[in-house]
Amino acid sequence: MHGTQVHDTQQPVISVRNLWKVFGPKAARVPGSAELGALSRRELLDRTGCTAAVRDIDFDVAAGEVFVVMGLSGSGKSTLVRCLTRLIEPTAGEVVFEGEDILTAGPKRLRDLRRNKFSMVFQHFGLLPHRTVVDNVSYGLEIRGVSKAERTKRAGEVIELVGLDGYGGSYPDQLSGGMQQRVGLARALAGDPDVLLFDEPFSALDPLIRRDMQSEVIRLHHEVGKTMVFVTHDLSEALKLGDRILIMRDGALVQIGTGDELVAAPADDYVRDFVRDVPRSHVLTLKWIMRPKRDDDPLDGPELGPDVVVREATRSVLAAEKPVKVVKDGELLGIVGDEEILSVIAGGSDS
Ligand SMILES: Nc1ncnc2c1ncn2[C@@H]1O[C@H](COP(=O)(O)OP(=O)(O)OP(=O)(O)O)[C@@H](O)[C@H]1O
Repeated sequence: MHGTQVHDTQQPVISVRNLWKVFGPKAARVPGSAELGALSRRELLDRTGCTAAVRDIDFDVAAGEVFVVMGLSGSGKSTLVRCLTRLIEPTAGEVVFEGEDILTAGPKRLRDLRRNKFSMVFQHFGLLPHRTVVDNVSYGLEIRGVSKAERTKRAGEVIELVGLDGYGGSYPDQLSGGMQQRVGLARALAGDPDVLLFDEPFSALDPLIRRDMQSEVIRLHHEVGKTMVFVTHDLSEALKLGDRILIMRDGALVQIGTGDELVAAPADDYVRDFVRDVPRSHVLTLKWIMRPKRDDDPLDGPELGPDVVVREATRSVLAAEKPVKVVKDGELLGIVGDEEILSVIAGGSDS
């Protein structure tokens, strides 16, 4: 596992420990049993009639982080994010949100948390067809008892934020799919939640619109800085959006890491398969390709940081007459010359 905390001095916003969700008869016996817990998905189903959709998962999400959950269809991604707010009731484990154990929250507290702290954006936008954009966006505020004047003002702000200025009076069926999902985003932002949860929000959109919406999420993240948990089965989406990516297979966690960690050091063949077609020079950073300094290296070449992406360093490394020094806080970490760069670009550096 290659976890990196983004803001490791702060308490995580969400902390998940030993989380299980088992569907089926007498599900609760599975997490406690070393024997049942060790069975494959198929064996467990045959023996007990149960499916372990989430198996003993641990992770932390840091404040302001975009945390992506990725895996093939059926790997347990949706179940995992739904367990975070108990839209699906976990079978065992711990979910701590801002220091509070969610699994012991009573119904009223849970309702408060869902209304005020979390917002979810789904693949199917779930807009109310007979309500205008403004009324869809402000619906959650209405339920909270916010006055009409105040919620209309807030709706106007978030509608502008997602780029739908001028469409407040439209009805959902007058908007394209991409615009409807913008309404979904605005609705999620309206209540100013601490965490936005996205479950494959753009899967139903065509590729160009999808790309726009990904950029939109990145822009919104810069503007509002919210913590985000984002489910996708699409690696390029995961790499584009995620500060860190959790990869699931058959309910279990396979690897957590930054995009460059997954590409440079996949934990197993499942992850290796996922990242196989990623252009390595777009994702790897110099720290993954540098070599140790040799005695005959001239040390008066240019300097670059270890986190510079190879693609961005290529031109300066190839143009320099001396090898490039990879330096952080004044310390020489390694050397990158033409050879190291070219082996990545040629796709040969499968280290
Ligand atoms: N209510 C349920 N009852 C029984 N099994 C379920 C239930 N919900 C999900 N599962 C099973 O749990 C496993 C994980 O499902 P989940 O929907 O979380 O996966 P996913 O990775 O989100 O897949 P997809 O990308 O297709 O939505 C699957 O095997 C699924 O069949």
